[in-house]
Amino acid sequence: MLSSPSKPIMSSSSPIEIRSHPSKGRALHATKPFPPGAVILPFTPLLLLPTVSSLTSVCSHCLRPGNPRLCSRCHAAAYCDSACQAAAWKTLHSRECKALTKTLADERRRRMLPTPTRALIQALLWREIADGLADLEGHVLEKKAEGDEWKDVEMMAMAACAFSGKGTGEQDVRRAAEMLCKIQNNSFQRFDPDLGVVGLFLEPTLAMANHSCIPNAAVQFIGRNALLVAENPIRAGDEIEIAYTFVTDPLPKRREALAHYKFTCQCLRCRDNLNVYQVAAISPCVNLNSQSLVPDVSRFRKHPATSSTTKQAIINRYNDSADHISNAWAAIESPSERRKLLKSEYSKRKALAEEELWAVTPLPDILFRISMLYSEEEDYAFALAVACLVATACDPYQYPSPYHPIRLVGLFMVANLVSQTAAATASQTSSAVPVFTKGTLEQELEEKLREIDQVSLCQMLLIMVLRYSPDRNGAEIGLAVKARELLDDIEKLAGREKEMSLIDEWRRDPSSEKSQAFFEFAVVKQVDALAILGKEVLKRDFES
Ligand SMILES: C[S@@+](CC[C@H](N)C(=O)[O-])C[C@H]1O[C@@H](n2cnc3c(N)ncnc32)[C@H](O)[C@@H]1O
Repeated sequence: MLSSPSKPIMSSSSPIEIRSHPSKGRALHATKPFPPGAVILPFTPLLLLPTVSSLTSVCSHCLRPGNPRLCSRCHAAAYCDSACQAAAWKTLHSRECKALTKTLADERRRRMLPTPTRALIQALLWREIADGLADLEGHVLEKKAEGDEWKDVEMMAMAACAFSGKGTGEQDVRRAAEMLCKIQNNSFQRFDPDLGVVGLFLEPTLAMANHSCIPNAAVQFIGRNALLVAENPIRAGDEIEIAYTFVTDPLPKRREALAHYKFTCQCLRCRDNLNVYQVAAISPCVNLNSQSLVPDVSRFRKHPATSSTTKQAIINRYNDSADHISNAWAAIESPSERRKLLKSEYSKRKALAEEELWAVTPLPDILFRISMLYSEEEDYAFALAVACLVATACDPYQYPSPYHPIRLVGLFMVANLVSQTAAATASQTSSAVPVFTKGTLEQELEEKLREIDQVSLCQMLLIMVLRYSPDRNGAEIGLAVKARELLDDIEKLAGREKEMSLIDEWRRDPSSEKSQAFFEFAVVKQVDALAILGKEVLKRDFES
């Protein structure tokens, strides 16, 4: 394990500093306190590129999704507009374009270069990138000792040396292989909420953040930049830790994922093999939920799975990574095949559902996809009921901080679906004919939705998304931009003076007694009622 001295690379006014750590090499520390949701620091990338599978769906410079146009020379980079193309040309693409057209005649092969090889080509062509990588940990010796892993590294290094037009001598390849190890050990997957992983991001100071399965910070992306955002309260001097892998995966899966980084995590979740409810119960963020969809914070502290050995045994038996589900989902497109997959996966975890252990991975992933499937089928009421279950019974326990980006995605998903069901309810109200057969789940949901002031519910959920989104002096994460647009549309609706006045009062002072009672009635009670119907939907359509 690495043990280099701390390095004073930042000014005394920096909110973070790098210190040496007895067992983790170097570590990132806060020099002042940060409340949850606060942006600790934004970071501009040293290295940023799309993954090979996203090359034609995101801009190679800003990584914005769309229909970017391929570079007319190499056809191996694509840009959303001439400004991005010009910026990329100046900073990097001029050399890359020239090298790729010279060394690889087939433009399709240029576009198929694996992401790490492509990243390495950029590092070989630009001194600034190579210099930025110089001090990073790559665990080169450990990787060399593992024959197969090292062979892959060497092959990619050899390809990058050849395609960059640089030397392919033994020393060149060795240097490139070491750089590749550093890239692999220190880069982030650049995530897009709609498309998933779209790129690779590396910044040397941000790369100093170590891992914990109970992290106090998370990385979010805005365009080319990354934001380090506090998730739990951070005190001056605290180490800032992020998660390198899915923290709700079972311990063996987390160990397997972290093995690539050559360390064994010693956090409390790993040491005592705590389940998701036990971690939530001790989270310093629990009290922040008093104005969330789960305001009764005793539900976190006293969840039965924190003490019941029967429930713990069921969790141990059924907790599994969701990887195989996302891979299978990505490989099929037909809704009927997807439904079949989800039905089979849900049925396998029936024991978790029966014990109300909704937050145990992979159940939340299955429910999220079931809601998406209903949404694709334009069955917005069913999609909403299941999304409410995710937002109240899965997300809060998996991510006890209401500022967590996945909590925000869940809230926005509910708000978005309510905007759809509100429109449907309005059109049904104007027609005298009942839409669904009496006594069916469809009718029960329709009646519930008629009882709810869906416009106010949607508006309040969107206000919550914005309240919990990181504040970036105007630059907002994509989700916040979408939430604001939808909110603006709602606030233009006429004839809602009484509702607007109550909502404004709640927005100004959410903790007053009157506001809390209003929030409880207009939001919490309604979302809970829909979540109960969500369980019925699952029982009827997905239990076999
Ligand atoms: C992205 S770097 C983080 C910065 C690193 N500590 C350094 O000094 O360069 C990842 C490496 O940090 C170390 N590391 C990260 N989290 C750790 C943890 N929880 N325990 C031990 N080592 C850790 C491992 O060596 C890992 O490969």
